[in-house]
Amino acid sequence: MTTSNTGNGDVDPAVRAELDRLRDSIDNIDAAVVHMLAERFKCTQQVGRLKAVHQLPPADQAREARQITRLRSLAENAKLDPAFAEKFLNFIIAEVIRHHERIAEDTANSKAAEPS
Ligand SMILES: O=C(O)C(=O)C[C@]1(C(=O)O)C=C[C@@H](O)C=C1
Repeated sequence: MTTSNTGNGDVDPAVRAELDRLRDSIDNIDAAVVHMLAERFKCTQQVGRLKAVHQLPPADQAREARQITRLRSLAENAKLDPAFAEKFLNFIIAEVIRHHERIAEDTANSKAAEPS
């Protein structure tokens, strides 16, 4: 079996260069994901406040079903596992719903504390 590992802890310089190049791209992609998620959460915080003020429920399952259908299809076209895409969206939405619930609670508490 051929190996690029010299056995003394050194890695073939060509392999090291390729690994570093790929890791640079991974770091850029991870940074983009973080920035995109931050923007998404800025939007959902506004949705949370709008829902709280107008007493709308934190979760909207019909909307979620549409998002999942759309994301699964985008994932398939992009050759990404659609089950993973669905799990990832559900993970994010669960966090958003927790934020919405907190905003609704805070809004209700500050209304209750208003002088009549
Ligand atoms: O669109 C909404 O109503 C939202 O509150 C946003 C969002 C989302 O994160 O995409 C979160 C919760 C809802 O169940 C559906 C979607």
